[in-house]
Amino acid sequence: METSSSEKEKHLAAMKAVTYIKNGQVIGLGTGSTADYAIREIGKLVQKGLQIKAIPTSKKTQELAESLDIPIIDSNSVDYIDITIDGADEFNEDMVLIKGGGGALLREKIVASMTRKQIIVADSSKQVAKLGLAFKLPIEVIPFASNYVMNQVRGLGGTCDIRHQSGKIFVTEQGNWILDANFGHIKDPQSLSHSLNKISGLVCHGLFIDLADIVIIGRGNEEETIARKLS
Ligand SMILES: O=C(CO)[C@H](O)[C@H](O)COP(=O)(O)O
Repeated sequence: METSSSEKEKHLAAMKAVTYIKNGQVIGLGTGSTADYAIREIGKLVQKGLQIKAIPTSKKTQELAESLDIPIIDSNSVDYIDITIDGADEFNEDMVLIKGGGGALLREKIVASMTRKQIIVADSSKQVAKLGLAFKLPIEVIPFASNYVMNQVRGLGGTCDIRHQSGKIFVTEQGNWILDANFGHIKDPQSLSHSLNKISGLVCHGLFIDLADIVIIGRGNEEETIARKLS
């Protein structure tokens, strides 16, 4: 499975994140290759008797969890989630994230909002001094509104492309489209988030602000933990 140093770092971060899980908890399962390492480890613990219930953030994650016999529950059956383990495409020193590379940002943001302890797992390449330079900001839009939203994004200083996959427009699990927006260096994520949230037809954007409680970074042969608040 591990083919490169970044895979090793993802694995190390995921293994550490899983140690936070306690018996009886409701666990949010993120989407992406780093979250997958954690899900596989949770599967092993479930086999050994750990009792948890899980809420997946995508069909792919749900399929992986089901294949490992991790019990799945409906997001509407609980008022909160104890711990979620998810990846990120970028994060900065303030633990502001860019997510949505895998297109699951809407469910990921809902699950993060419901979560008491959001743990982000990442390889060291995801840590950036300047958000938005290496990775474009994913924006989920209702297809009907895509041109309008693109014009509004231009008004905010960004440019964007409709995400394609295998030559076709990428359609999210909610039936929406993703715009990958380039704002250059996002100096003021709060202000940009606030402006984007006001655009009609924009369902969700990939800036996750004040949602991560812990970031675990794989770095070489070790992992490093950054915590936002005591718990
Ligand atoms: O936001 C995400 C999916 O929408 C992922 O968490 C993000 O893309 C990181 O993925 P990976 O762990 O494969 O690098």
